[in-house]
Amino acid sequence: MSHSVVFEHVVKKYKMYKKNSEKLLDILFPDGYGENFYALQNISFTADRGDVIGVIGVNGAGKSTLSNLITGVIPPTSGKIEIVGQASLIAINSGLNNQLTGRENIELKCLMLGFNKKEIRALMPEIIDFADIGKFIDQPVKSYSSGMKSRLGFAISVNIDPDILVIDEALSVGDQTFADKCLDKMNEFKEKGKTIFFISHSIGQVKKFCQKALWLEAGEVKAYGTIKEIIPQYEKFLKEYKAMTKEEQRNFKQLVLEKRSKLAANK
Ligand SMILES: Nc1ncnc2c1ncn2[C@@H]1O[C@H](COP(=O)(O)OP(=O)(O)OP(=O)(O)O)[C@@H](O)[C@H]1O
Repeated sequence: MSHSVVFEHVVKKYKMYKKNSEKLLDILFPDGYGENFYALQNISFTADRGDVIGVIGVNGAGKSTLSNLITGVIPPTSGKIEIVGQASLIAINSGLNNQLTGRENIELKCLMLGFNKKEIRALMPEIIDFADIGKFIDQPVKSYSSGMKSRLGFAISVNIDPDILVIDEALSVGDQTFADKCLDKMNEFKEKGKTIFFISHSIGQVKKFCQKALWLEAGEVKAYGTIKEIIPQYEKFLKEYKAMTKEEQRNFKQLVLEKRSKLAANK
C-alpha cells in the first residue's frame, strides 16, 4: 500500500498575545515573548492511498488545525509533513472570499490550483450543478447561508478531483438530500482509491463511512487504528466525560490547557 499522507512529529504552536505591543516584543526579544499554546503536539501517523479516516475528538482537540495542515492552509511550526498528490479542503468557511460571487470564487479557487481558463470553463457547469444554489451563484458569498457556503465549497473541492480530500464538518450543515449527494461523491472517491479525512462530531457518520479513526485529544494523537478498535474506546471516554460534574469538566479542561501551555514553555 503506498503512502499518501505522512506526519512525523508535527507541532503547531500559537502565540497568545494579550496586547498588540506583545507582538512587537515577540519579534524584538531573542527568546520571543507572549504565552505559547500548542494546538498540536508531536503528531505522527501515516495514511495510505484508499484510506478513509475519521478524525475524532472533543471541541478544541486540534481537528481543524490538522485539516489545515494536511491541505497546506497553514504551515507546521516543526516536524515533517509529506503529502503525495494534491489535497483539497472542504470546510464550512474554507477559502471562500466573501466579497466575490460564487462564480468568481470557483474561478479563483481553480486558478489558484493551476487550472487554465479553458479547463475552468469546462468544470464550471458541473460545479454549479453540484452546488445547486440557483441564482445565488452570481451573488456575493457574504449573502449565503452556512449551508450554501458549504455546498459551494463541497462542489468546488470534489469536482477538481483531488488525490486527498479533507472534509471538515462540512456535512453538519445543510439538508439530508445534499448530505446524501456528498456521501455518494465520497464513495466514488473511495472506489477510486483516493484518501479521505473525514472530520466529524457525528460518530454515526464516522462509523458509516470510515474504516479508520484518528482520535485527537488535547492536541495529541490519543489513538489511531480501525473503527472497530477506536470507536468503542472513544465512546467510553465520551460517556465518562459526560458523567463528570460541571466542576470536574472545568478542572479537566484547565489541566489540559495548562499542559498545552506548559509543554510550549519548556521548548
Ligand atoms: N490561530 C489560532 N491562534 C491561537 N489558538 C488557536 C488558533 N487556531 C486554533 N487555536 C487553538 O488550538 C486548539 C485546537 O483548535 P482546533 O480548531 O484545531 O480544534 P477542533 O478539534 O477543530 O475544535 P472544534 O471541534 O471545536 O472545531 C484550540 O484550543 C484553539 O483555540
